Amino acid sequence: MADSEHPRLILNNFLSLEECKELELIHKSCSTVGYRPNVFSTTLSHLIATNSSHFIMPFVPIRERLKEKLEDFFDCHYQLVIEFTGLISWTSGASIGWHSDDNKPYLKQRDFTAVCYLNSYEKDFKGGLFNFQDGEPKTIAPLAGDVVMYTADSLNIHSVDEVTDGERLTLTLWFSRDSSHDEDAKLISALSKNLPHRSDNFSHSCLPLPASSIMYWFSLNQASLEESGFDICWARLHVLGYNVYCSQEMSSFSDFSELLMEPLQLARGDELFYQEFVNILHALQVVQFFHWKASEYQTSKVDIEAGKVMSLSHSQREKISRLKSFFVKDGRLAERVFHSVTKGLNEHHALDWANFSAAVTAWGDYIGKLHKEILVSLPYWRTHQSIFSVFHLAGFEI
Ligand SMILES: O=C(O)CCC(=O)C(=O)O
Ligand SMILES: [Fe+2]
Repeated sequence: MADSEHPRLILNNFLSLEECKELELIHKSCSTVGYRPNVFSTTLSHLIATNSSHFIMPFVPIRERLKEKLEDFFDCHYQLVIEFTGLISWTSGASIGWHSDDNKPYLKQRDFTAVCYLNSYEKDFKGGLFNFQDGEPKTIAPLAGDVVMYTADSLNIHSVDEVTDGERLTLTLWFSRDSSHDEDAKLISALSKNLPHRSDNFSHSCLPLPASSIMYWFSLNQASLEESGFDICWARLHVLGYNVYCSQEMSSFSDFSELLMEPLQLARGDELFYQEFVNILHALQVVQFFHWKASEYQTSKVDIEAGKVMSLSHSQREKISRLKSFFVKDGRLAERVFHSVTKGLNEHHALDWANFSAAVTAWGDYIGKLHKEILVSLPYWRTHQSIFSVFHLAGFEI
């Protein structure tokens, strides 16, 4: 592996499965359509822009560990900055041919790449093998927790086979020797402008704020909102068996796409859950959290309190299907893009709303903890102009 003609390092189980799952939660609740067809991405600056800065916290120790490992292996201590950190998922049809990662004039600052696989070949997706053009290893089958590190230049020309099923998810970082491309400085500046104060109430400080609806619109040929395709947030709820109900009058919206930025409720089958979410991203986040932690919420034998789950009326059902036909114009396409390879499509377990309700509370605690952590960290980050984990410093308790 320490081949000087092809400087690269492959590490198994560098991330724990728990870390992989947490980053998957973030991606599946925050991503937008990506830079190329069938690709979705979540950048750290996007998290800040959508009032979800607290989700930067799980990245912090991972970025640190990756940088340390990379500097060790390539013998360049104190020489590198992180240029970019992002979650990137590829769905059916996505691929990339032979290239090096610095192969455009505006990418010349990239010196090293680290790709962390957050889910697994054959289990979560099909296709999507990684190949190096020369040297060993030749082909890498992504497995959750594994990392590939390599120089971003022409010594490591690589490609990724087309993904043919499922969603292939990675955490990808680029590193640069040029400190003017330090991602931390940009993030700290954005955080300083956007981070609310401790005194703000929870809903203002921690609830997500969607970006422009066009950033969540998927279509096969980058068609506009009017044409076939789907809203990726609704589609992710759809593949997990949920629907969205909005009590507002549809006629009062000249632009329908704004509806998902308004308070709404979740439905499943012919049941409507009482809780109102501030917008679709909020609902999606809670659902993804529930599914991430599902095994911890399987034990409740408590019945949901009376009145918290209602039967949908005929008119409510009609409204849901009208909304759905607008936001998920092509349901089959949504299922093809987002379904999980091993779980299959129709395996929606009957939902225990009491468990779901417990997960809503646990989600609030989880988000509240991340929020506190970033509030404590930011002054240190500003002082040092660097994003690092302050919690292993002596005397820290959150
Ligand atoms: O996801 C991978 O395995 C590599 C992706 C890649 O080559 C790139 O984004 O430049
Ligand atoms: Fe690449």
